[in-house]
Amino acid sequence: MDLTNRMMEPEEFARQRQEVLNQWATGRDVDFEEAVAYHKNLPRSKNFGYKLAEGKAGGITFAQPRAGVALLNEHLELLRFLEEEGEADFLPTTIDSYTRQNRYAEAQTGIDESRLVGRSMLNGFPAVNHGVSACRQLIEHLKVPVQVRHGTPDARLLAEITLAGGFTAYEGGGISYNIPYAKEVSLEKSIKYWQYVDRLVGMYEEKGVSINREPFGPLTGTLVPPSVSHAVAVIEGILAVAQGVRSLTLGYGQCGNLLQDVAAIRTLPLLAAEYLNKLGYTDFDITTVFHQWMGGFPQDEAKAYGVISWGAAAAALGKATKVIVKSPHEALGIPTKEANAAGIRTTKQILNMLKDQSLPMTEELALEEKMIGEETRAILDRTLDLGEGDMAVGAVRAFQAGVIDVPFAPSRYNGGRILPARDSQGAVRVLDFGNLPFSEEIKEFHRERIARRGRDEGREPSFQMVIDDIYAIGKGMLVGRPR
Ligand SMILES: CC[C@H]1O[C@@H](n2cnc3c(N)ncnc32)[C@H](O)[C@@H]1O
Repeated sequence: MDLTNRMMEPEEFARQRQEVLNQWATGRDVDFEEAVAYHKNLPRSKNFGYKLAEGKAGGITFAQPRAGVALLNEHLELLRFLEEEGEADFLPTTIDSYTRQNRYAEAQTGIDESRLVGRSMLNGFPAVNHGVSACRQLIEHLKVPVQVRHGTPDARLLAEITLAGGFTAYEGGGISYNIPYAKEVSLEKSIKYWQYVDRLVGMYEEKGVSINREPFGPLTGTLVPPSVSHAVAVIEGILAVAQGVRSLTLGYGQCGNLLQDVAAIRTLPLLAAEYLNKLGYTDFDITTVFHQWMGGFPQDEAKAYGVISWGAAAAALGKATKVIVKSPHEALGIPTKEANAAGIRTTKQILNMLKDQSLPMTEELALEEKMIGEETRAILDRTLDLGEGDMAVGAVRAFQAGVIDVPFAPSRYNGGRILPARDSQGAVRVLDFGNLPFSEEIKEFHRERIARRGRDEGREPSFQMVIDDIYAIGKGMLVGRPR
């Protein structure tokens, strides 16, 4: 494996860049020096990382939706609506599925069809096909900072074009945009692709242009134990900083039990700083992002607003820097701009009402923080051992060994041996540990709480509990109680 966590050599970057910019015609519009100059002319108010840092300093939790449609004018109209009517603090540009798989010819077909039928025939904005100047039109007509959100294992060309196009934030990572999003892409490959992306961001940073990087925290978004998603988030943060990334937003997907979720969002930046410092990195600024429930939603819009509000409340009480907002159309598909805007306003109402409140430290909250810390350190330490000190090599070997294992992930590079289930308070615990490197004491903590639920429900802990939990929120519950 010729993978290493060392900073990519300029020659290697230049060699890849030649190939990357030729993957689609619009790649030829990218001129790094010109792009740096363009960024330097953007107002500070449009820089994602600066606004995040101000929010962190002020103890503010910002709200950001997801959104993306096929054509430039419609996409701009959508984003302006979310900025004005939705009161969004940050804007996205969600990229379509063809572009995420580097299938630009099919993205072009989607653009042509959308023009023909007068509505979006893609589930996001095909930024590669639209190109640098189209991206710049978006940035110039919007007030708040804009981030590229997608799910792309090979996101190199998309990064080149959108960053040259004035975007100042880029989501994803070599693990978090592979394991939950692809089946056949090797982890070694996707980590290398993302080292290119992070090196490009590092090059912008070296020129004085701040570009924020946000690993995708929720992973499969289905009952992922906090320590598993934290381990991936910290590893991707390390891989990014190793390439020169400075502005880092680490994420976590809501599980639904308040104390567990608050403990998770509070421990994440501390664990990241601990391991970054341990590996000798000091030049970074960490903020956090909390994703409102990423699993199945209720069809009923009023109940969906309840789930959205609960996510907003957990984000506010956890003092996350940013919360990613869902819409009342989540169970149906791509939301209308009105529904999307309503989800943001619901969220901001909760954020505003809770911004002067905080959760007292209780024994239970302290225990949740302690367990997440111990479990995450157990995974990260074993990963570093496997990598003989190299976190990139360690990550690949940790997945091969099942030391990192993401429940319900499609990738064949993920072991898929672990099974999560909620305890009686709805906290996500581990029913089957697979090869997670947990001590007997940690395992007993999980077993005891799941056994207690079994007693409460008069049934043996089993896979049926997991199935019941997966459907529970969509059915208006949290814990999947037997009928
Ligand atoms: C990570 C998956 C999430 O992204 C959301 N999503 C994906 N594409 C779009 C889109 N084009 N507009 C709004 N939301 C979207 C989807 O609803 C789901 O909640």
